[in-house]
Amino acid sequence: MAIEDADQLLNLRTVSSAYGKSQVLWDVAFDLRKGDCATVLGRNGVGKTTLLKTIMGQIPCTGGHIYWHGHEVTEMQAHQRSRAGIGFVPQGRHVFPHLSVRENLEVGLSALTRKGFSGAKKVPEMVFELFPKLTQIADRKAGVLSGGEQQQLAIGRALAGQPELLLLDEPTEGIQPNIVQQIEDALLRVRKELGVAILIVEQNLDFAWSFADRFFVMQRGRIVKEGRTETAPPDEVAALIHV
Ligand SMILES: Nc1ncnc2c1ncn2[C@@H]1O[C@H](COP(=O)(O)OP(=O)(O)OP(=O)(O)O)[C@@H](O)[C@H]1O
Repeated sequence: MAIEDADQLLNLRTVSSAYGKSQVLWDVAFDLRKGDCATVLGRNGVGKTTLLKTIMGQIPCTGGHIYWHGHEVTEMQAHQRSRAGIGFVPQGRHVFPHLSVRENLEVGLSALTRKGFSGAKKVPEMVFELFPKLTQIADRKAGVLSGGEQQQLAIGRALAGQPELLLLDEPTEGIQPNIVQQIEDALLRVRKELGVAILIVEQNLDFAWSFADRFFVMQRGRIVKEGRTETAPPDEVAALIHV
């Protein structure tokens, strides 16, 4: 079955996933339309990272269905989802320490083999415009960069693949405030100027509220509450997370 609505981007229908016999996600369902921006909230261990990895195809679904542009991708492998236009910035960044900044960004180009993009060999200039620091440190090895620089690199690498949806797992974790502000500014531009949809796991609610329209609160592998950020102040939602 396909979903016939040209504005739909990602749809989860009663999605479950597990590590071996240990089920972590239970019946997760939501829709993201093109250009939507939502944040996933919840205490440590409720399954936020597992949700992103399941969407990315790094962990298989044990139940339910995932649709991308209306077509079922539940069985599709991670590299195919990346090529289909889903970019992932994992928790802890996972840059390649022995490669230079430029080489790390070029790794992101491997997602660009989808229709209309084949043959792109150059990191889009937009990545350097969003994160000017990356130009200055382009020849430096990623392993010697600060946490904030690595985070900008990890986001830049995902954007080099020109995704339609960017999944971000706690991008402000352990990052100093001035870099958090730069990342916030960059993500706002990614949304507004590039029209990229964003699904972000974030503990810093003020940061998430600055660009997300919707929120999902998870408890024990389920979405227990969702709403619009404009009508729910972050401190009220924080109380839901810590029950
Ligand atoms: N590789 C794994 N193998 C087995 N269990 C795992 C694995 N990764 C995570 N888990 C378990 O799955 C559950 C959900 O973990 P997950 O990392 O998705 O939570 P989270 O909400 O992202 O937490 P955090 O905020 O700490 O990153 C936890 O109970 C965790 O111990």
